[in-house]
Amino acid sequence: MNAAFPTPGADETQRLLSPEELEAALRDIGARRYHNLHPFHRLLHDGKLSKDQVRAWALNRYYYQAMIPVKDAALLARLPDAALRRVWRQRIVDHDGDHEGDGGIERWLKLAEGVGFARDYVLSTKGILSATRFSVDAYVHFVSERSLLEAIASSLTEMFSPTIISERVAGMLKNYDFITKETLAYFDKRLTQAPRDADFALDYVKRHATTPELQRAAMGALTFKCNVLWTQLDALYFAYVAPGMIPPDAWQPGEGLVQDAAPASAPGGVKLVAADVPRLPRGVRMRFDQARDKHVLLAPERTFDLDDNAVAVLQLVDGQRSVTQIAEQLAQTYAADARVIEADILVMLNDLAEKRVLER
Ligand SMILES: O=C(O)c1cc(C(=O)O)c2c(n1)C(=O)C(=O)c1cc(C(=O)O)[nH]c1-2
Repeated sequence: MNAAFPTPGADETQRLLSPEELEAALRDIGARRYHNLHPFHRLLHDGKLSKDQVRAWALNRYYYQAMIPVKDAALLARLPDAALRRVWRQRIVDHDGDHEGDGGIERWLKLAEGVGFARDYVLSTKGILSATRFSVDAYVHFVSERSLLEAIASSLTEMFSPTIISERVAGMLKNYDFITKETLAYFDKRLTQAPRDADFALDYVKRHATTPELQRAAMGALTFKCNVLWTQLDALYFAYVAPGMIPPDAWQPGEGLVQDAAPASAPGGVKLVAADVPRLPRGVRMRFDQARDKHVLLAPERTFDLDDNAVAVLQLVDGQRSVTQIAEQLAQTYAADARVIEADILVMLNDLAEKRVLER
């Protein structure tokens, strides 16, 4: 933990920045590295994830929420004066609550229960990805071991969270029928707590980062923290979107849910991952409907209209190509990023699989 963390945008001349310049440099780090830019969050907000993928996000993020007060207690223990401790301890109260059933952790549990999880399963943290645990634990260690200035500066990602929270809540409510306002109640309080906390931390950093070295250390700490958040989404994307490689012991769709939670895929339906070779089941075929001037998918007693994207994908579904190979082919045809296409078509193919007009 002693190696200097790379500090981005370090001024060539290494001159002392004014407090306003320092703030601008910190905001610039967020503009380039905050997790609102991660493809997983874009898919989450745009309604492009399956219910199981949203579940994976809620489950893993619980560990972050649960460890935040542990991190803040570590920081609190290092604060030398009562006035600072009085302010910082509010963060612990916000997350732990004042009594049983109160506080942010409890509200996150409600969110996880809202998407179908059994409370005890979430509390056990059994199914979370190792990478989630590693990055969250790295944050706690960082705050315990680095200078107080770096510890406080690492919380400055909260300067950027109100924007992403508004975007997330609006997007999820609009795009997922299984998400309600009550499920997302966690975020209501964050909209006032985060700016209050960030204002205090920013003021502290601007007043205490009084040399070029200290200013670079503060920027390095914020960069580190952006990476803590980014890495968690990388791990979710890799395990549950593409290539869909869920590590041993991590949560598998279907596990840890309350008994009566509807399975995300139709009973007997498949969950396709990138390596799977999709095909149309017997009796299902794509046809061009002359009368309606569009392609449709014909299944026994059902017909599905297809948009141009679905047609382009289904033309390549031949029982030979894997999802990855289909994405690569489309990426060549449309000169686009194969990984982005792969994530998009996995969502689409799983939707068809849930309707039982696609199998692997
Ligand atoms: O929803 C989000 O995107 C988001 C981001 C962050 C953040 O930027 O660190 C926090 C939170 N939420 C949050 O809910 C929270 O309690 C929190 C505490 C902290 C921190 O570093 O002390 N960050 C965040």
